[in-house]
Amino acid sequence: MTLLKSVERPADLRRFDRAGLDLLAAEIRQVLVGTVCRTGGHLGPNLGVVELTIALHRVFTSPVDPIVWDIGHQAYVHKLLTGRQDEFAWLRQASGLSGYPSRGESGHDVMENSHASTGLAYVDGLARAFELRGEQHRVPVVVIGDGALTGGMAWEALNNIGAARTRPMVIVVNDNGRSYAPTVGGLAEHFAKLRRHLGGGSIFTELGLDYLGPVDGHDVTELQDVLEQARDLARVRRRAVMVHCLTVKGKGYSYAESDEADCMHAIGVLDPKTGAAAARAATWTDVFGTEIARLAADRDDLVGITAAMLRPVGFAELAEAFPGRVVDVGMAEQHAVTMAAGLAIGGMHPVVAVYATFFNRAFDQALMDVALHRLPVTFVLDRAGVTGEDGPSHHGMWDLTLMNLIPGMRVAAPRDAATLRAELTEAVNDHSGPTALRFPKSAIGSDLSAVRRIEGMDVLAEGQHPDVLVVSVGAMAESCLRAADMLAEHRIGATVVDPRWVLPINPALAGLAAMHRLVVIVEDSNRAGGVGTAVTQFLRDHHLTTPVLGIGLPPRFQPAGKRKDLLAEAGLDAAGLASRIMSALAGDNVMALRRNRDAEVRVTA
Ligand SMILES: Cc1ncc(C[n+]2csc(CCOP(=O)(O)OP(=O)(O)O)c2C)c(N)n1
Ligand SMILES: CC(=O)[C@@H](O)[C@H](O)COP(=O)(O)O
Ligand SMILES: [Mg+2]
Repeated sequence: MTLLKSVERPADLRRFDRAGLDLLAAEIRQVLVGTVCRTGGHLGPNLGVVELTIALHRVFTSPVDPIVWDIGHQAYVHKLLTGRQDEFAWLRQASGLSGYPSRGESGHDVMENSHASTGLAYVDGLARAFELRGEQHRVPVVVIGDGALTGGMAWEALNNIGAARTRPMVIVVNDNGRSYAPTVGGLAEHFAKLRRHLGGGSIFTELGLDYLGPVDGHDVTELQDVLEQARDLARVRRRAVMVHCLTVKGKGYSYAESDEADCMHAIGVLDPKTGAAAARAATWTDVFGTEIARLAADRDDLVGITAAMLRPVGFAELAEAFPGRVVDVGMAEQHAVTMAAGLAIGGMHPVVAVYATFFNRAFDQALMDVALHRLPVTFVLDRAGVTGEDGPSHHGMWDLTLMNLIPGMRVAAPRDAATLRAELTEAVNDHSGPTALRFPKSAIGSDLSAVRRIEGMDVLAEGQHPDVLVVSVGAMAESCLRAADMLAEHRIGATVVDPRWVLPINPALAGLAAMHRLVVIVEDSNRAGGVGTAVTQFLRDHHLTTPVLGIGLPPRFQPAGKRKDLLAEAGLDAAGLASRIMSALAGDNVMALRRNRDAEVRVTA
């Protein structure tokens, strides 16, 4: 039996001596590398918290003392130590273990998370609940990275926690000096000083917390001593104690430790022996990255803004060519957007590139700080639509609904590389107000040419008869075209149109809709409130009675899985679309169509 196998629950960890703990840590690292190189996932962050997770589970009694993992991408070791070893092989697979804490999986998981900087608020709430319920022996714990600590929510929580004098809690800062890239900003500099024991106290002491550290996050004995001290101090003094823990991202796997870009923060499948990733096709992000760098060469006013994800959102080329024109604000989407508003007022054209799911964070800033002032800020929403293995929180399925609510916001959804380049150019050339582009997480296919353009909209295919108008949003074009071919086999004619700029609705759509018997809008976003809703309202407002069918993601959290499979499950593949359209036309409608057509054939013959 391996050492790890003997740990069925956290209490089993208490049997180990120091030598045993070191062997256990080595075994856990082997499992992490072996599994994550096969499934993909957050390798570097988890390799860095092996000893920390072991020590936490030896010192605290989870789940009586709940352990909250901010973001939660570093909770794999916690999963291995809390009864989930057998399922670990199915990490991030459809119906397998989630890549984040999951209440459905274990009572040791406090919440489902993954959007950063929420952990301190959760433990503030937990500590208040324990106080109100008279369960004051319970000490909630939160582990938060130096990156997540740059997010505004963390500081709102610290402001509350610092003033609390009756509630114990332990805050572990997992300081590896990196978010993806090295963490930036004044806080990062403060941590660097604390790391080197350079003068002055910690800012956290000034805020009312007790501060212990820095402690070596890979020395399990030292860690355990400090965590015990923190737990006891928190209990006795009834307040928050912060433990500053120093770790190395990617620890123990040389390829991760030496990966300058991001210490193998989030990997795809790779060969564990060589650390080499499988060859991959060009992605939408790649095309954006090259194009924005090209545009910036001719435009001094273009400035890229990223919330701690410079490479993942495609700003590497831009940063290399014009280092002064990419701003990393830390994990602070709200600040990114309002700061962009300031840049725009100051005469620049900011390009804020974030994953679509993280745009949720900055909705109010986009609405009130950018759109209300009609500022020329371009939002680039990567990972829009179904993303895949990261699961419910990471599908970019709310952006179109949110964008639809913002007056004056123009949204483009490119269908291929050529339209991505063209629409990005149009967006940054629009000085009249905010613009946005959305595209998915996937390889980018071949360009899909248009048959003709009608008032700014590309007609991609025209059937023999104008039965169905298929309004394709962005990357859905390929499936829409294949669905049109399938419909043609059933003598149903489909016109497939790519509006290019999907919001607000192009008025020319009314004319096209009037010529067809059914309008179908296809979007890989939440059906509720997105382009389908906007088209429906637009047609009704213009007294058009053509029936409308909106096909999108149902308004519920989508599970983890492969993008292709999840799209098919939602009926957003070609076969699903063709079948939904035929059902909508079924009954008297489709029969009438066929009868009319047969009659036409007989008359002309
Ligand atoms: C609100 C939000 N923005 C961006 C991200 C994407 N993201 C995930 S992990 C990460 C870096 C995390 O750094 P840190 O908290 O220091 O954890 P580490 O990976 O270094 O352990 C980022 C930017 C996110 N999860 N949530
Ligand atoms: C935790 C988090 O939010 C990111 O690390 C995310 O998982 C990365 O996703 P991609 O792999 O799509 O870049
Ligand atoms: Mg970090």
